[in-house]
Amino acid sequence: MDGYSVHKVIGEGSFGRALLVQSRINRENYVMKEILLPKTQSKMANTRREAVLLSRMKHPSIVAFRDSFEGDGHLYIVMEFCGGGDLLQRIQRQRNTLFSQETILKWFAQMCSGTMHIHDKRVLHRDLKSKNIFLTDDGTVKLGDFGSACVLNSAKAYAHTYVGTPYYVSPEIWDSKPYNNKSDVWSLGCVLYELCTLRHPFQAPSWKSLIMKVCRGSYPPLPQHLPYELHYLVKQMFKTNPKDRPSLHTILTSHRVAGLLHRHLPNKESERRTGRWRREEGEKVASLLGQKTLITSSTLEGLEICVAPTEAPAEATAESSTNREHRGPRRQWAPGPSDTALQVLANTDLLSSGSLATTGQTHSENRERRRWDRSPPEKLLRLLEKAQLSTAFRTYSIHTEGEDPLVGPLSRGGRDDTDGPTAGQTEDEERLQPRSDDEDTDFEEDCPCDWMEELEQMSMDH
Ligand SMILES: Nc1ncnc2c1ncn2[C@@H]1O[C@H](COP(=O)(O)OP(=O)(O)OP(=O)(O)O)[C@@H](O)[C@H]1O
Repeated sequence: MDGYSVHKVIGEGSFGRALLVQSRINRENYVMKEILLPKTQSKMANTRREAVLLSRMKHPSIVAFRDSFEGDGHLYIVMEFCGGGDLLQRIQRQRNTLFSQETILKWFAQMCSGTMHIHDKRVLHRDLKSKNIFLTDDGTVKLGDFGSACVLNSAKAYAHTYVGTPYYVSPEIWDSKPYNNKSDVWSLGCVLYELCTLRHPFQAPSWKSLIMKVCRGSYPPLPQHLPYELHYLVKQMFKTNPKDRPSLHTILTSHRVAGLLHRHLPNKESERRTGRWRREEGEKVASLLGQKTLITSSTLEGLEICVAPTEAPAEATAESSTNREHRGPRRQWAPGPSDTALQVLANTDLLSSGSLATTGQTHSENRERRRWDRSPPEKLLRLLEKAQLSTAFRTYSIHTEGEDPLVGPLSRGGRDDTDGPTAGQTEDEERLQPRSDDEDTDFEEDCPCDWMEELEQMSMDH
């Protein structure tokens, strides 16, 4: 604390205060989060997690970590100050003037690149929203607030408690399904929609209507003047089945919108993301190709075409299939509705009008899609009614099991407990079906990150 002088309090969050401070060493301004440390060891480890995770995220589109320390029962996290404030404030300042297409694409490309960096490190942000995305003085966006983030590994990837902001959480959360990378994609879709329209995609007069709209993925269309690629992307990001949503990797490489986004990415990254070969790689491959005969074979699924040299291909093809085997069975979304609170459902007026029939939610072959033709259970709605809908923009722990589904910032013991029981693992027969981004859904445990162990060790040390 000695190294900083406090200018002012810039805000109060659920965790404590955010202060604008100046370093006594370099005279730069920073934000210092002051977080009250909980008494129990496990909760303390959770609180420290934000500092550890942020310190690991070094990326131009993520708020930079500078320092962290503890004193007087508080944890202090010092990070880059973003002078442009948060994106929510920026959107509100627009009033009715829409952002230009270039601005939308630039900011969205930066968000995607930051989120992909997080996902590459097998971390989920879990509270992506315009309020947690910041603008620098030069108009660059940066993801911040890792207070809800979690690290995925096999034991911890699936939890029965989630954190999130009701207006931004994906159908699977209300549906009591595991949270994964595609749930962050949904939230990012909400932010993209806000950038395009200055409105939230799922505005609703009641909790019931909010949950129904989210779970059916029904939102007013984007303005006509926006390019087809953005319309298409939003539609994809709001697919109710997470497997059908594109991953960040897909959005930045092979999605139709990738071409519009990539010119807004830093050069190096853009090259990598669009899969363009670098010269040296090209030369290596070209010389290999020059020496070998090409064979072309299509895989059984008809999804991949392997073009490979005669010697290398056998290895390459064998490797890719054994890799899959080594990865073991994929976790599966239980077919059909779960027996959780949200699915103790009864037909309601909302849908008796038959509107579902026009929502285009059809069963594809061999594939049971969840249908939101029912309403949330009375119990959940009763509990939610106690909370004002206006609070749905705040970060909550969402318990999809138990008595109290929304544990808000002021609730007792409200901090997230990420590490729920591990979901059972079963073979997923759908994984090779075309049209879904299944391959990019979930994180699997075939390449454990060394720093996760370090993180766990740090938690135990404290
Ligand atoms: N790096 C930053 N640069 C500039 N302003 C920031 C930064 N981090 C946070 N703020 C601002 O500080 C205030 C407090 O933010 P913080 O994220 O700590 O809590 P919150 O988002 O308001 O609440 P909660 O964490 O409960 O959702 C907000 O107004 C936010 O815009």
